[in-house]
Amino acid sequence: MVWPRAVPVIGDRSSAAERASRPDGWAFPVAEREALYRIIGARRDVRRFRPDPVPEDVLDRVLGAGHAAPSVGHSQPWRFLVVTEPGTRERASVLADRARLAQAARLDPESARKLLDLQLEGLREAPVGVVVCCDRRTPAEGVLGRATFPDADVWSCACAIENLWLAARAEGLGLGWVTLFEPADLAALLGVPDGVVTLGWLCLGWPDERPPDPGLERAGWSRRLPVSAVVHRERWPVTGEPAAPPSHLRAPDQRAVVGVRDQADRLLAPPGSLGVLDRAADRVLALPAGDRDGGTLLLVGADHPVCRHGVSAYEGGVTGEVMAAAVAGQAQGVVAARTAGLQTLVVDAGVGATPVAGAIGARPRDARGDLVEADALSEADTGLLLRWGRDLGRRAARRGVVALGEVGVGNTTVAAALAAGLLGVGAGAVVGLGSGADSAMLARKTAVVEAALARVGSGDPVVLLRVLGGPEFAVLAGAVLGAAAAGVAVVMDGLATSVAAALAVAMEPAVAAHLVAGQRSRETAHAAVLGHLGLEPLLDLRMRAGEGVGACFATRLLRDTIHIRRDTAKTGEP
Ligand SMILES: O=C(O)c1ccc[n+]([C@@H]2O[C@H](COP(=O)([O-])O)[C@@H](O)[C@H]2O)c1
Ligand SMILES: Cc1cc2nc[nH]c2cc1C
Repeated sequence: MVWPRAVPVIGDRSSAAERASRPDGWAFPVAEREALYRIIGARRDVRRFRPDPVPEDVLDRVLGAGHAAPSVGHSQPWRFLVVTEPGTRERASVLADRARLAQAARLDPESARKLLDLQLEGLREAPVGVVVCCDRRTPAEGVLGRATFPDADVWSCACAIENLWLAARAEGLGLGWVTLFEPADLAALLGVPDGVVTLGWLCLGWPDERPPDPGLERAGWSRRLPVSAVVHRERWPVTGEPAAPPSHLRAPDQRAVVGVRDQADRLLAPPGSLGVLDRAADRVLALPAGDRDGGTLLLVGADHPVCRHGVSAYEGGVTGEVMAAAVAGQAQGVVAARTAGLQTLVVDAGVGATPVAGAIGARPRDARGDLVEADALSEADTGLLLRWGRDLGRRAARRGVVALGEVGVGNTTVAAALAAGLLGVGAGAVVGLGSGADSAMLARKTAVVEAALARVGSGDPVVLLRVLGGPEFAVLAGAVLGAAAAGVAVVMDGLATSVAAALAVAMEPAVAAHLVAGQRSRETAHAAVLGHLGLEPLLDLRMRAGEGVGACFATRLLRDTIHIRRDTAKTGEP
């Protein structure tokens, strides 16, 4: 049965079906589009004005268009100072004359003459001046989008200027933008307070010239470049240096991503009502094999020579005991996997002196280092473990989603060092409690991570793995690559598995589309690593069990979400 679509009474009333059948259905009629392009093409910087007044209603429409501009985080930082008082305009003209002479003095004599010949402003003639100001007194961090681009507020004001300009042109008004001012002088003239900046002076009035082409082009000052000279495709063009090797992995194509969202829009539920779970389901279902019902916990264990520096609350031998319990189906992670309906692959990436009975072997062949004195892995082992990991990832992917787990006493120190190398932060930002460190142990961990980082000369993920990484990190990073290549989702667990996934992303960026952050663990660096990956965790329960326990809980939730999506009533057009 198809249920009638629930149409919102506010906001966007269009349906996914409508948007899919007519992707261009948002366009304006041809004549209106052509008018817009004509106005854009006919906009000119006008320097000569008639003295006739600008009617208030026309001015209001133009200012309204300015105020309709886009602004960062909808902050509307512009303020339009409208100046008609002749005395103020005269004083502004003197300021511009001064700036023009000062600029001419810095040019060679011929260019200076050219500059002085140009009619650069219509400050005295234009009946209206609009000084666009940007109120920058709101801290950038408080405005969505400005923390990362602090000048985006000023760009918003520039967008307002373009709107004013186009509206003025449509009304038949001329507008000239004058920036020949010392900003402080202009601010002082108009009483603009500290924290508010001006973007120059817009001269506005009926034009006493109707230039078909830009004035500076006519004067031979410059020419408009062809569009092809200003558009670069995909990357900034390379000169000399070879381009980065192309990635072999592909994120799901846009059709799949949009198709999943369209299906979700058809549910008899408000779009996105399952929050973080819906977002995770969206990305998983867009994968080529994202809807497989089964799943596998890939549990990888290894020992760490760094333990000799007193960085773990437990003896290294515990790792072997947990691995034996895992093979027997009794380790916490394996029980969690069973409870969640997942099969488990237990992988020995170098635990104890002899192979763990019953586990899949992926043990390094060469001597391993303690990070402080020597590299964690040989170059050959790094490559080998990554390759074995890929094969294991593909194998685990046969049933569906791959949940990651690890066991390795001492590996929160290794994970911290890798996270610091990858994120470019110091040891203090990444060292955490692990399985139960005290403050003296934390100090030793920090010193070890600092010493290890001092030995790294590169941010290359394979180099980081060799110098800092333990074997389980290499196997897990390879497994993420293999599972992603097989088209399934990968659910991360705690810090170590997330660091391995972040290394895989650094090797192949398309891996990112396959990742789901199962949980945020108690370990210090974990939040930063998930932030680096741009992922919100499904769970935040202060877990620090390792072994993939959190990944199993999350995989269960994810699968339940996908089942709910599948069975919830679908709506259609009435
Ligand atoms: O999942 C986590 O983020 C997590 C946080 C702290 C500890 N662990 C587990 O504890 C072990 C590492 O802790 P440590 O103190 O020996 O470095 C390792 O076997 C992990 O599985 C795991
Ligand atoms: C007992 C124990 C179990 C673990 N499982 C994963 N890491 C572990 C660390 C310890 C100490």
